[in-house]
Amino acid sequence: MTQTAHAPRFITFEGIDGAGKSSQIAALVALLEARGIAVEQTREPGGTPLGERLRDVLLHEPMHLETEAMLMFAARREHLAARILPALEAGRWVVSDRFSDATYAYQVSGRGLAEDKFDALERWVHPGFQPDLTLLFDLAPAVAAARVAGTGNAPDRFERERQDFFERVRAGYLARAARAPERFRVIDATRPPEAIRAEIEAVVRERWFA
Ligand SMILES: Nc1ncnc2c1ncn2[C@@H]1O[C@H](COP(=O)(O)OP(=O)(O)O)[C@@H](O)[C@H]1O
Ligand SMILES: Cc1cn([C@H]2C[C@H](O)[C@@H](COP(=O)(O)OP(=O)(O)O)O2)c(=O)[nH]c1=O
Repeated sequence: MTQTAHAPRFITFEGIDGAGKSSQIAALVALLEARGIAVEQTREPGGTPLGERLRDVLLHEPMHLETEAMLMFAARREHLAARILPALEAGRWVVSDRFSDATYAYQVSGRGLAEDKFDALERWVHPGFQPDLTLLFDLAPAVAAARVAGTGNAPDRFERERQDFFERVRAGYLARAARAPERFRVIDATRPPEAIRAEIEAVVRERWFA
C-alpha cells in the first residue's frame, strides 16, 4: 500500500454539462500524484461495473423522475461500498466527476424532484458523509452548450435538455454551494483552462499543503 503523509481526501467536481470538468480532473490527479499521493479517479453515475451499467440506462433510457433519482442513488450506494470508502480507508485520495450535489442540481432543481425525497435518499445512502472539497464549475448554459456542440459527440438524454433546464440546474448548484460554503469552491469556468488549473492547484495547496 502506498503511504501518504496526508489524511486521504474526497474531492468532487460539479457543474452543468460542458463546464470543462474533464481535463481539470486529469490535471488535479496528476498534481496529487506528483506529490506521491495515491489517487483513485472515478465518476458518477458509474465508477463500478454495476454503476457503469446503470449509467448506460440513466443516460439513454427515458424513465420516471423518481426512478431516475433512485437509480442515481443506487449507483452511488454501490460506488461508496465498492470504491470510495475502501479507497479512503486504504489511504488513497478519491477524485470523482460528480456526486450527490449533481442529484440535487439535476433531479431536484432541474426536474422538480421533491426536496424531502432527495434528503431521505441522501440520509439513507451516506448519512453524515460529504466530500471534503467540491469544485463547482460555474458558467452560463449558452457557453456550456456551445462547448458540448463543439465536441461533435452525440448528446445524451441530459445534454439534449433545453437551456432553461440548465439555468435551473445552475441555480440549484449555486444554492447548494451557498448552504455549505466551507465545502464548496465556486470556479468561474468561463476562464481559460490554464487559469482554472492554477486556481484549483492553489485551493488544494492552501487547504492541505500549506
Ligand atoms: N476553460 C475552457 N475554455 C474553453 N473551452 C473549454 C474549457 N474547458 C474545457 N473546454 C472544452 O469544452 C468541451 C467540454 O469540456 P469537458 O471537460 O468535456 O466538460 P465536462 O466534463 O464538464 O462536461 C471540450 O471540448 C473542452 O475542450
Ligand atoms: C451523478 C449525476 C449525474 N447526472 C447527469 C449529469 C450529466 O448530464 C450526466 C452524466 O454526467 P457526466 O459524466 O458529467 O457526463 P459527461 O462526461 O458526458 O459530461 O448525468 C444527474 O442528472 N444526476 C446525478 O446524480
